Formats: sequence, structure tokens, C-alpha cells
Amino acid sequence: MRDTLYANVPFQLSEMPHRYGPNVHLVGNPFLLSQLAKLCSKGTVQPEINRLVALLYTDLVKTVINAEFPRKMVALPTRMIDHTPQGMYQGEVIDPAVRAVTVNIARAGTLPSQVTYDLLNTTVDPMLVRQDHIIMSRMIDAKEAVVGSNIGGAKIGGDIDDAIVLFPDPMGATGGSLSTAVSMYKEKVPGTPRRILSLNLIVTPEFLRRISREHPDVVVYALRLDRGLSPPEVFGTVPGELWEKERGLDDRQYIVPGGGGFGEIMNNAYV
Ligand SMILES: O=c1cc[nH]c(=O)[nH]1
Repeated sequence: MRDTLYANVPFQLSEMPHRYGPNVHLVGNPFLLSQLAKLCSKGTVQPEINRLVALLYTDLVKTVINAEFPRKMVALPTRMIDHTPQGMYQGEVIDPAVRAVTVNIARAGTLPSQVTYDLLNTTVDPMLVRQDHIIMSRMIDAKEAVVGSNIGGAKIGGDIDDAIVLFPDPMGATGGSLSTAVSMYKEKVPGTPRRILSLNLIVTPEFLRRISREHPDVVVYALRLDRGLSPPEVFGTVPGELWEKERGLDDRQYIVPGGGGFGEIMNNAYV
């Protein structure tokens, strides 16, 4: 007789309420918010910075796997099978037969994508997991304001047909890099992905506006929404209620309160 207890495992994502639409998930997790606050503090330096980035992404990727990845029923003998025919786990596991591609948007996305790649390899069939690389830079004007994103080079290891494609990039600021990267995949890389996911530590309302307009199919998971430069009437409102007024970017397109330039602090290279 089979126990159906684990035939349909509920997974409840802890989410902050918002009005940005169903493809945006602001994860509500006090432990991760504490670690993120530490990561963004002025006094935090290497090696603590990369340790915290790796810790945060390990948890965020687990959350996304739980929420997004397909499952399958298995009947697996445990060590007790030598003693009793009831020594079987029968229930759901993450389906190992899913294709997954993580995209390193260098520089800030490099460590997050490596963490994602390593974790995916322990969860699904490693033969179906791939990491791609894109060198992306912001184009700035004389006043250091960002005017666009430029792809300086890419290593794309194949098609993305039926793959879950993940973009783990810590700071979702303007949305320029992600939008450019997603457009490149849609236009130049063969195949139709199963899902396109953006995994961010912090996003701004400006990022969410751009991504939901230009790529409404992209699903965003973020640990924090920063809108620190909004007018006073915004504070205390549900995120997205006054979306047009919300502002999280300064004149140089850095996130406020934010945590500074992650490409810079993660590499100790201030260029
Ligand atoms: O504040 C910001 C904005 C973009 N990228 C970062 O790393 N930080």
C-alpha cells in the first residue's frame, strides 16, 4: 500500500505583497535580509563580501528551484530495503531531467552564476546543466549617468530549447543589462526556453518597470526592493501602488539605499 503523503508537496513562497504583477516575487526572508544588510554595510570587506554573496545566492537558488522546477514521483529503496519491502521512499523529488542554463553577466554576476551552476549540478542531471558567459558593461555619459548596456563578448554554449534559463545578477538597477542579455538570447540563441528567471539580491522599481515592459515573460525573484529616493508619499505604501513615483536610482544609476557597486566591491577593482 502506497502512502501518498509526499505525492504533491506544497511549497509556499514567503513573499512581500506588491503591485508589480504576477511575474515579480519579492522574497520575504528575515534571515536573508539580515545577511544582505551586512553585505551592503560600509564596513564589510573581502573575504566577507564574497562569502555573503555565495550564502545569499545558495539560498535564493534553492528557493527558486522549489518554486519553479518541475518534480516527478519516484519510488526509491532506502537502506532498509534489505530488511523490509516497505523500505521505499515514494514521493516527489525535483525532476533531474530538466535542462537549465545559468548566464554569468560579468562582472557582478560571475560568482552568483557559479554558485547557481554548482547547485544546479547537485540537483538535476549535470549533463543537462550549462553555464554561459556574457561580458557586459554600462555605457556612461560625461556626467557618469548610464545611457545603455554594451555586450563586449559572449560564450554561449548551445541552444536554450526547453531550458530554464537563469540570470543571477545581484543588482537589478536600470534593467538595461538584463534586458539586453535577454534580447540577445531571444534573437540569437536557437530554441524556446521553458522559463526565463532573473535572480537578484536587490531590485529597483525602475528595473521592474523596464523588465515588465520589455520582457513581460521574465520572472523576477529578488530578496529586496529598494526605493529610497522616492517622494515621502511613497513610503508606507504597498510597493507598486505608486509605481510611477517610486524611485530607487540616483543620478549615476546607483541603487539607494543599495550597497554600492557590486562589480567593483566583489573584484576590488574600481573601474
Ligand atoms: O547600485 C548599483 C547599481 C548597479 N550595480 C551595482 O552593483 N550597484
